[in-house]
Amino acid sequence: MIVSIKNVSKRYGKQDVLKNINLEIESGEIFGLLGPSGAGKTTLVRQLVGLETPSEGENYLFGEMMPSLKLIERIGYMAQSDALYTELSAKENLEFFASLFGLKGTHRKKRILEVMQLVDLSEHLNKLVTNYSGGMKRRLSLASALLHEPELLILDEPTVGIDPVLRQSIWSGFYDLKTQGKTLIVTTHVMDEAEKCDRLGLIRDGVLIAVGTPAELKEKTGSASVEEAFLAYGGVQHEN
Ligand SMILES: Nc1ncnc2c1ncn2[C@@H]1O[C@H](COP(=O)(O)OP(=O)(O)OP(=O)(O)O)[C@@H](O)[C@H]1O
Repeated sequence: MIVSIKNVSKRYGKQDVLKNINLEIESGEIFGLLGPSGAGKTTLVRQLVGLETPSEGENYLFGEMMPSLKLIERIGYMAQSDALYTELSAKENLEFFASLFGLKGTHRKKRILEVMQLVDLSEHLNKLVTNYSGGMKRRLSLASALLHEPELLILDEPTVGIDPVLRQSIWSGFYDLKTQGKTLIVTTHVMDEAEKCDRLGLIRDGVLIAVGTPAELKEKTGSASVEEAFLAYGGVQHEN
């Protein structure tokens, strides 16, 4: 078990943002957290990477309770808002992140070229990030999360602002990573993206209302789509 979330609740003031979440995620799966805006997805993944702590309960990654600094190198995290230095080029950004993870010399150069190719930005390596479009920044953030070849990737809405064609190619990259034995946790409120996950956790108002493969969730509710299944489980209409 790579991730084990045990009785996790989170309160901000009087608001219960996460309510007694229990979830286990296995090695080598693509796990999707699906839910409308404000459901608590970001709060949960920020806890998994150690940026937040639960009010109650515990999160374990690789058997260690989070937050744990020693796990940093095994985790790749892409936040919802891009953490990039806009006055630097893409290459300089990646060199900086690579250095944080101790990547050096030819290996570092090779990894930078590989991740830029995966996100289809090879031609824009030397461009200043300030001149990147929103979608390009998203892709560069993804590239930086992949640089150090983490075993577990936690991606908060990785394909927002990315067009459907490129979204496909990024997903094929996700499948390649899975084939290499990596585990991916992806938050989304896009239904077609949810269909691509091995398993899904449906979240509404801080409650994990259902967990299963897209096929199981549809079958159990007699639904034709994940969207219908989500509604059948008591989810609210998603935004586009
Ligand atoms: N630091 C904070 N202080 C107070 N409230 C917060 C904080 N962080 C999140 N919240 C609240 O917690 C709730 C869940 O937010 P969260 O960002 O986890 O949702 P989400 O499912 O990721 O939504 P989105 O898809 O829009 O990012 C929201 O009502 C939000 O306002």
